[in-house]
Amino acid sequence: MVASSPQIELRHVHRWFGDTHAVNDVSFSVQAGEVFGFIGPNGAGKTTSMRILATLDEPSTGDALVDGFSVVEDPERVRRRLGFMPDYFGTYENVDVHEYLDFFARAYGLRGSERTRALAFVEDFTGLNKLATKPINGLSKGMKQRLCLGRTMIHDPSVMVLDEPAAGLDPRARIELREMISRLADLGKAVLISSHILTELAEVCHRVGIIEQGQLVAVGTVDEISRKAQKVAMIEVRFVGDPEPAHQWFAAREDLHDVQWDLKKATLSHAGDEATQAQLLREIVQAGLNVVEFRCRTKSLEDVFLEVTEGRVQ
Ligand SMILES: Nc1ncnc2c1ncn2[C@@H]1O[C@H](COP(=O)(O)OP(=O)(O)OP(=O)(O)O)[C@@H](O)[C@H]1O
Repeated sequence: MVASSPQIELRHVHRWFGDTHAVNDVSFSVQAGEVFGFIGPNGAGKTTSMRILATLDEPSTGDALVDGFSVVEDPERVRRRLGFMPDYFGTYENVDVHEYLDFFARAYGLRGSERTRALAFVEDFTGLNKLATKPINGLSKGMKQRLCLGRTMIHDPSVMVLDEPAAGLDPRARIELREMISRLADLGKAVLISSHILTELAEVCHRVGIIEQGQLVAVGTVDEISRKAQKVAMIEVRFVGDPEPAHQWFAAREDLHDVQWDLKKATLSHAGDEATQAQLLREIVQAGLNVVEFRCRTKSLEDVFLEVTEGRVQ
């Protein structure tokens, strides 16, 4: 990841729609070369925040900056530096892939060899070069998403904002999309990507922000958020040989709760940090029990999300 000043910065953004506080004091920043995942359930305020960044809406109060330019004071400069991919794709009759991208390249004012280069780069990046003359209404959902991404990056923006890009894609197309998003970050772009399919973001995002009822309730790496949310770890311990001594040892330990046995494997919940988990393993070994596996189950992003937003769900 390329370290530099933030390319996206939201500063205390609020957006009211009548009585609905759709975005409530949201602040975060995204650096060049960073992929930031915006996670939240339906109606949490993701699209509204992204539309404000893309200058399609204005904050009620607060500001958002793209490459240091304010969406309120300098929307024209913001538009030149930002590509926004909405969560819908319109229908287009009698237009092929190349014509579609060419239309957007012209709309962004690209001319002559500059436009030719931009089209060649984007068609190559998205793998659409082999489909250049294919009518877009005949494309698969995955190919339409590639085209939409191509359109979003045709003017070489430094910031890309992608609203639910993985929605409706099959597993293979999702993997390909993740791969393209990583390559966008490698090009030095700051990428903001939203989703409510949480697990699909874990691999591709450097950091995530969890938004709930308009408020950002947690920001950090998936691991950081997971650690904060983790009050009780699930530990699995597997033994070889006669499991009876292990059964007795665990039964005598009053501090270990909810021990479940499945033949030679014990599963238990354990309140504590990594140091106390290491201490438990030492004690098992010192007791002479034949342990062959000791595993602290890390939570899925889905579990973390549910814990972080606990009690706040509408
Ligand atoms: N133009 C509008 N007029 C009135 N209310 C709106 C408008 N746009 C959004 N809202 C409301 O603001 C809140 C946030 O909506 P938003 O679309 O930003 O959420 P979201 O997190 O993107 O959800 P989804 O995943 O369903 O797109 C919701 O309560 C929504 O009904």
